[in-house]
Amino acid sequence: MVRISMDDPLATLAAPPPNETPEARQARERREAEARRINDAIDEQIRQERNSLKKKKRPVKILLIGQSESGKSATLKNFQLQYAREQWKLERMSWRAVIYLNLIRNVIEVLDLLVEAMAHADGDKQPSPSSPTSDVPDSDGEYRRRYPPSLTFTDKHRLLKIRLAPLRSVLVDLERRIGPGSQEVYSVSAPPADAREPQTPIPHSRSREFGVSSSNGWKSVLDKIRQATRGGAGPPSPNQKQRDPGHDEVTDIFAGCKDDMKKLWKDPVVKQILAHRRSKIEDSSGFFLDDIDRIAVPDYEPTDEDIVRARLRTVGVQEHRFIIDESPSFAPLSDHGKEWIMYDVGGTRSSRAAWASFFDDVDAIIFLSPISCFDERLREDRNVNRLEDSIQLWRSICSSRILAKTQIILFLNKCDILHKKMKRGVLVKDYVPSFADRKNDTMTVMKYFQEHFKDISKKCSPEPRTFFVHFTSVIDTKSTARTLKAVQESVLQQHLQKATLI
Ligand SMILES: Nc1nc2c(ncn2[C@@H]2O[C@H](COP(=O)(O)OP(=O)(O)OP(=O)(O)O)[C@@H](O)[C@H]2O)c(=O)[nH]1
Ligand SMILES: [Mg+2]
Repeated sequence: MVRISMDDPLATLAAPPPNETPEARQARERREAEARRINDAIDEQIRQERNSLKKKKRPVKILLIGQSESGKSATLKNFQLQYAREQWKLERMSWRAVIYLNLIRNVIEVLDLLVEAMAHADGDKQPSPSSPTSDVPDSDGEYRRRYPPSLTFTDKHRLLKIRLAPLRSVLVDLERRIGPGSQEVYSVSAPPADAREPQTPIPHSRSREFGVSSSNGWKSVLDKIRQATRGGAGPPSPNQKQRDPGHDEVTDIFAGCKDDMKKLWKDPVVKQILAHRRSKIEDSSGFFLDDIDRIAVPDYEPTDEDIVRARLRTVGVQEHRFIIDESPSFAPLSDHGKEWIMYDVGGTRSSRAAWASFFDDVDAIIFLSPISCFDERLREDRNVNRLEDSIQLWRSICSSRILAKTQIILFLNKCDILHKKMKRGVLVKDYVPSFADRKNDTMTVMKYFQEHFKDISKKCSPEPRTFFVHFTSVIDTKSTARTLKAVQESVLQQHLQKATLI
């Protein structure tokens, strides 16, 4: 007999009716079991929907990888330009110091060549102030190989050497302010005996690799610049109030050197020296010599393109977050306001070990390979061809088991520089013998490299994977915006598919 507590009204309601017949009891129990089954099914459905929502809300994570100077940070800046306009505007003036640094580097690189040639003409074999001992032509034969014959120097050149000297201390000051990212990593080993002229001169021996540290990212560099130009984190002094933010002594010296910088860059003897070199300074990272008029003025404000072209080496790993919600074309795919996290990493050889810790948690990898670099050597190891290094890297990424299911998107980058090299008549087969007698034009070269990368992806991937490739020149913000849209679409699709499957 069922005992009912008179204190519990629910128990009273749930209790079977008194005098229930066995048939009625069976029917009631069947009804109750069915109700429980429906209840459980609803609970399960709610649990699944909640889980799926949670996974869909998970940010999309993208890792940018590739060798140093392949264009990872420039790609990230394009994302920021599209999807983090406010932050972009806030950071704009802080990029000015980096652009000054880039331009001063360009000027000093050219000045060093001039000074060295003048010293040789004067019979002086001393290295110029920022030339490393190893890069000084130590024989007449070496000098003749590197400089054109019969250069004529005048007082104008000697004056330029003196008048542009203050830029050397400005450079040191900027490097100190900006930190390790302001300097490139250079090889400590000598190039092979048969090496052609190096792509870039090797400056001070102090430029060695720095450790991986997340606190040295570009955001913290820009903050540092902002604070330094404001004279610290405290309130501005009355003096500072009258100046535009970021205006300082560097700006004044820089504006004061404007005419001499232009004279140096336009000088016919300097042009002769530069024309004799195989590598073109115009193709180097952070080249701004054509923009002196615009940049060396007190009220210079960097344009979007200047910022994308500015070179600041990535030290450590930098995390950037974007809310991508402006594109109506994604409305059916995503809930608006989806968070994307992008990781930008340093690409020098000694930085690459840090990449692996991100492999198991990212939705996609954007791999940048600068295909214009088929005739260049790695700065950090001058025995290694840059394209060869990039291909090795691609092979190891494609072969990785941890990345077997990760979407990898290849950017064959710096197509603009490749095109310039083709127009100058640089022969690919001189550096890539397998290219053989194919037509030495941009399209043929692009297609040839694309096939090579595709082949590796097919042969080395542990599981079949789709080959996503884009030909890019990421300093071109308009065309890159279109590429990034396509990238988003495919990454998001895969991300949502994964969320549904898990
Ligand atoms: N002309 C041209 N320059 C490019 C292109 N992509 C990048 N650059 C420039 O090349 C330089 C190096 O690019 P970064 O984005 O700093 O290279 P990175 O891969 O981040 O290099 P690390 O931080 O050292 O690993 C910068 O000055 C860029 O503006 C391109 O497609 N064409
Ligand atoms: Mg970088």
